[in-house]
Amino acid sequence: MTEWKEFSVAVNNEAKEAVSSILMELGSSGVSISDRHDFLQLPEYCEDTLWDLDEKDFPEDGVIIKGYFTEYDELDRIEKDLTHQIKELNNYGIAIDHLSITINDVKVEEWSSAWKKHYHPVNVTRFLTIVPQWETYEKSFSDERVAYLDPGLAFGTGTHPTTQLCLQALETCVFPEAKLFDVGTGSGILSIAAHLFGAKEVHAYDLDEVAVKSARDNIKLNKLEEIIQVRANDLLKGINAKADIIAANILTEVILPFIPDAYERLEDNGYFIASGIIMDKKDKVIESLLEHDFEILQINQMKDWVAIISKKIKKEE
Ligand SMILES: C[S@@+](CC[C@H](N)C(=O)[O-])C[C@H]1O[C@@H](n2cnc3c(N)ncnc32)[C@H](O)[C@@H]1O
Repeated sequence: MTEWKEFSVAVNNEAKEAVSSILMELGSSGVSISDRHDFLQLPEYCEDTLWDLDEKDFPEDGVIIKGYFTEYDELDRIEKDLTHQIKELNNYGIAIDHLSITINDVKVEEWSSAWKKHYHPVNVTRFLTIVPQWETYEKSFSDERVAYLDPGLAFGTGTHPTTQLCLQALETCVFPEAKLFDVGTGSGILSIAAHLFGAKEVHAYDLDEVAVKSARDNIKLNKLEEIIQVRANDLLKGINAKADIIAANILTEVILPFIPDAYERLEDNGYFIASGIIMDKKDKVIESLLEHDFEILQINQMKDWVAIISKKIKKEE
């Protein structure tokens, strides 16, 4: 199950917007601001709402800004960059005083509702918009594809750079009638998007039972149970069928040993989309893909993350 880390930054009021932007730029999946002024202005009906607000969470001086990251993010680097960039604000005319940063594990049951406050429709690629289950949304252009999502406890709100890179790659590679394997499906977002881009048959796998349930729920939400099959599985172990496209947004340590299997499970000229690769490990993955008869088609980067689109070249008989 994906673990979440909450970075809490206590800082003076003047820095509130700038610190929120820094957290988002570092890849936070959402930002919340605890400002006593806002708390005191809350209308009475808020007492009955889902949000259990506690006055002690709203400091007398300054604000607390919270950002959310996952175990897939480089937490040490984020903490270092966050501290450095906040201190740098002094040079831009935003005086920083009483800065403190704390990092806490977020209990998964808290996370499943906490992030909902910060999650709204996002247009993640040229054609794809992800809409939270609880929002109503009108298409803003005729060929827009809309995926409804309630990621709950699984990874994949669609906004993490590794997911966005995969979604962009799918928009490029999926052709009508394609068959796709989504390895490490999380919330099921890549499978749903693949179908919206034209795939006719999709198989989604995840090692984590929570992800399998979340993907099933989301697939049902999008009424795609006939098209997308989900099951618990370790990578593609024990799967004998072949696909036109394999997408895997998993860490490099898992991608590397998976490359020979991905080759075997692809049709000739099939595409392998590998994401979740941190910049420093890009060359290792490229080297291994080339060694295993893949042709590199695209290397795409977002923040410190890389996704590689490669194509299976048929081995000489
Ligand atoms: C970074 S998340 C990606 C989720 C989603 N596909 C996305 O792009 O947002 C990686 C997922 O891979 C799953 N995973 C990790 N190792 C796996 C393995 N050996 N076999 C199948 N799934 C695995 C995790 O449980 C997690 O749900």
